[in-house]
Amino acid sequence: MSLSRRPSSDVRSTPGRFCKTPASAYSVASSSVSERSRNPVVIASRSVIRAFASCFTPSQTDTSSVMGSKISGNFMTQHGSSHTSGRGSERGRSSSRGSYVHSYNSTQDREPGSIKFTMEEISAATRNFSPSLKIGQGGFGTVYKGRLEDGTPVAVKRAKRTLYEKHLGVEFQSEIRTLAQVEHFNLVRFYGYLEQGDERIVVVEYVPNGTLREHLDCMHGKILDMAARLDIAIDVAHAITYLHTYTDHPIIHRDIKSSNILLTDTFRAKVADFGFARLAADTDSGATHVSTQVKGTAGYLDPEYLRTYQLTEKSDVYSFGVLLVEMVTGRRPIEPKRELKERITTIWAVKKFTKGDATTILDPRLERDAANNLALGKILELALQCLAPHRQNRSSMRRCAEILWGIRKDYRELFSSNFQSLSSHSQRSGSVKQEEEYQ
Ligand SMILES: Nc1ncnc2c1ncn2[C@@H]1O[C@H](COP(=O)(O)OP(=O)(O)OP(=O)(O)O)[C@@H](O)[C@H]1O
Repeated sequence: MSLSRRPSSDVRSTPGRFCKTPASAYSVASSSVSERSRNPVVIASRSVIRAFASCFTPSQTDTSSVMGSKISGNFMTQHGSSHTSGRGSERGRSSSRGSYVHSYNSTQDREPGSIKFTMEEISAATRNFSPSLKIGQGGFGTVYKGRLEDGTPVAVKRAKRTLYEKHLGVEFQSEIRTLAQVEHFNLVRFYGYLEQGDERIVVVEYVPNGTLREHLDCMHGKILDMAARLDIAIDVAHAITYLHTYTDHPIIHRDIKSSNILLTDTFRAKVADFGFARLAADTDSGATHVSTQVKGTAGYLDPEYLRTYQLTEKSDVYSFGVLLVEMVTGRRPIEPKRELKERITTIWAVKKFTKGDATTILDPRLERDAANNLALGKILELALQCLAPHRQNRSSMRRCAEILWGIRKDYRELFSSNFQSLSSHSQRSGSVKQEEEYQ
């Protein structure tokens, strides 16, 4: 599916309009208290804060125990059955690695393009799971960098055995089913898997430039500027839009977070980790997916899903809202070492935004210039919509992408006009200097 359409006409973009007043957010600051209390942004942000706080009360006092932790609790199904079925992965389909239908038991039998790998192939690719090739460790297990026989670099994800014994079986099948269906530039590509005895291994595209979280932490040396952050946010929005509008049946990712966004050498984003993904319920027929297990990562979880166990695409939209706040502030969704009122980043950011104090929450690594302030205000405004307590008030993922296109356009125009005036100013002062030197 291509998402190369132009932004829709209702995307607000008036280049330079926010030059003096960086974003509509700031109009909140200048208004009176009574005006403020009627302001839709203020009303929306108050309900965001209330909803988040009420669904997250334990973390206010003991956030350290949940920071970044995966949530995967068992809950009773309230009504209806879970929709876990979908198009099976056994179905033949073609990919750039070829067509695959059958499973093969040995390297010799395996046709190029089969999604089933043998242990011989995986051992060869990872030099027998050499510790020197280990690149990560996650909830699922250990991740190795490998190379297939044809030279393709791959990431090999080997499940923890203990996990598999307990409940990984379903999750593994879920990841395979989902991965085998999707193909989009902004999603980590699935090459194949192995399921043999108590081994569960997934082979996916290797994405070489670390995670978004690592880059926000400056672990790779270079600060991600606002332009790069906007491009990444748009890539992620495209990936999730693709999943949500997937032919036949929408797919809900369920674990959108900065450590699941991998970056290429050119800073294009690829969304990874489909371990929790679910096929969404058939919304046309009015059915909703009722989850038997609430899954996701603390800090990113939709409070309405936590309360009702009803899973829809809008839970991903909520997590995307948290991600947007993370991208402009540089802070993790939960910061246990900070003073209480700053521990939950979205609550802190939304409060500041509502008070017209948004510029103070900009990632201190970014310059406080007009273009960054403009993007900050508009991104926070979008984040606020994504974080709406009730899913019907959240934008669709497609709409988020469209709004981000508009923000990027405005940002670029303001950035280049500032750049031009700066360079003409330095040219002018350069020629004055030259004239002075000639005199
Ligand atoms: N496709 C990939 N290409 C390159 N590196 C990867 C890839 N997949 C994972 N990694 C690396 O391995 C690490 C662990 O990934 P994994 O998806 O198993 O866990 P996680 O998302 O960090 O944590 P959790 O499973 O708890 O959500 C990542 O942080 C990343 O550094």
